[in-house]
This record gives sequence, C-alpha cells and structure tokens, in this order.
Amino acid sequence: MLRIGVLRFVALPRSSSSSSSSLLFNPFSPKSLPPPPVIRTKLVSRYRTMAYTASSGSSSKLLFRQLFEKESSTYTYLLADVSHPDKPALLIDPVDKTVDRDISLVKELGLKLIYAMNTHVHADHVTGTGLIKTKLPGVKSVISKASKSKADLLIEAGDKIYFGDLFLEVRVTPGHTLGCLTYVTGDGPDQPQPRMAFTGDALLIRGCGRTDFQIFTLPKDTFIYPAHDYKGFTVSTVGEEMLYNPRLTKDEEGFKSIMENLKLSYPKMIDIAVPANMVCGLQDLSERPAESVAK
Ligand SMILES: N[C@@H](CCC(=O)N[C@@H](CSS)C(=O)NCC(=O)O)C(=O)O
Repeated sequence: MLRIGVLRFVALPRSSSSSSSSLLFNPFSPKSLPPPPVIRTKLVSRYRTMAYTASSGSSSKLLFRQLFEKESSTYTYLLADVSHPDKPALLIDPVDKTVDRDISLVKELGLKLIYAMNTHVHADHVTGTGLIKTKLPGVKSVISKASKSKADLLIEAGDKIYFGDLFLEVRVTPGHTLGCLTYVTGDGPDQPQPRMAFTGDALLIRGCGRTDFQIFTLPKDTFIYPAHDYKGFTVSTVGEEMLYNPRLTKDEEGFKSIMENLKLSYPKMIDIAVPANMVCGLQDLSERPAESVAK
C-alpha cells in the first residue's frame, strides 16, 4: 500500500552546524525568519541510498530527472521511489505545453504518478498540474495554502510529501511570491544524500527571483534545483551559491540596488498565467474544496 499522506511534523531546535554565519548581508538570516525545523523521521531504513549523481542520476531508491521547457526556460523535476513496488512518483513544476512529454516519460519508466506539485503561482507559463489531472485522474495537485490557489492539497511549512519511502519537506520561501515554497528531500539515512532543494524562483543559479528566504540555512552540499535557468546552468549547491551568487554575496544596500535595477521586462504570459495558475492551470476545475491535511 502506498504511503501518500502529507504529514506535518513537530519543530525541534535546530542544530548550529548547518546555519550560515556569513558577515555579509544574508536575506536568509535567522534573525528575520524563525529557524527552520529539524525533521524527526519515522522511516525505517531498508538500505542506505547510494551515491547520487547531480545531473540526472538516480540512487538505489531515488529516480530523478530534470526536464526543460524552452519557451519559458522552466525546469520540471520528476522524482520517484523505484525501490517501492508501486514506483510512486511526483512532478515538480510541470508546464502545460510539456505535459504529454512528462506523462510519456512517467509511463516509459513504469512509474505511478501521485502528485503534480507547484512551487508557486507562476507568472511566465501555465502550470501543467491541472492538465495532468485530466489525463491521469488519480493524481493530486499540490500548491501552498499561502498562494490562495485551488489544488487538491494545500500545504504549508513543515508538511512532508511522501512518495513511497522517500519524502520532501516543505519550506516556506516567500519573496518572489507570497506563497513560494522550496521542497527539500528528506533528512535521514534512507533519503538521498546530499539533499536536494527545489527552489522554484526563490533561488536561481547565480541569481534569484526577487526574494527573501531561508535556503542558505541548508547544508552547504545541498543541491539547488531552480524552476528556471536563463544562462545554461542545470544544478548548483548551497555552498556554491553562497560563494558565487552575484546578488546574495552583496551587503544589504548592494542587494537592494541590484534588485531595483534588474529592469526585468513584464513577463509575457503573466496576465494569462497567473489567473490560470490560481486554479491549477485549468479555469474550469471543479469547485470542490481542497483536501484537509491532518496535523
Ligand atoms: N522574460 C521572461 C521572464 C523572465 C523573468 O522575469 N523571470 C523571473 C522568474 S519567472 S516570473 C525572475 O524573477 N527572474 C529573475 C532573473 O534574474 O532573471 C518572460 O517574459 O516570461
């Protein structure tokens, strides 16, 4: 039987080992946000996850694929627990235009898609989560409660999204939008190591999506997988971005000045994408309320 529940956990005091001690302006300073909780997992380890390769590798448990939609330069991520008999899988930030590609891949790999997740309400493309539900009716759409959008599961800080024995932790990383989330692979002996953070538009590689967040409090070897890349990057790490991100290594005034002078154009799709994404990508989704999530 699949364990597909979204669980909430109890926050514990955070160990000091993974917090940032930079003297430079740090928009993720624990002073401005409560310390992220440490997760106490109840998982029983079957065997240790084997070495993980960053580009598109898989461990003995985790199957991982990074997919790209070129018009909006959007990354979609496929994760599955292939050690579980049902091979439960989830997609993070699918795009409507590439839903057929994504579903074909899921089928070719023999996976059972259970979640279609959004990191936030995107402004530059229409999410594929609603369309996926029409093609694979068992799939549940997921977005943050804070986004005030419609989806099957409305999640918040501390929830755990299980797919098989693997899970993602939900971290709140507002700034780019109020409802932005970062999904971080679980912390535990049975989970992928190093950890992986799916940052949406909060943290881009050598950039950021106009933001304020806590991602730099993750361990330095955590892989960063953003929702977009405009420069040809595919993956980074927390440590690498702390050293080389040209915006986040500045002091507060320098950061503000960069962000105020980005002069980014109005996203071409914003007037279509935002209303559509508030209803999971489909304007005519049923009006039924989202599932409540047990505490
Ligand atoms: N030109 C694109 C949008 C490019 C853009 O503004 N990207 C966003 C994230 S998607 S809304 C952003 O915050 N970028 C930060 C950066 O430094 O590029 C379009 O018209 O859609």
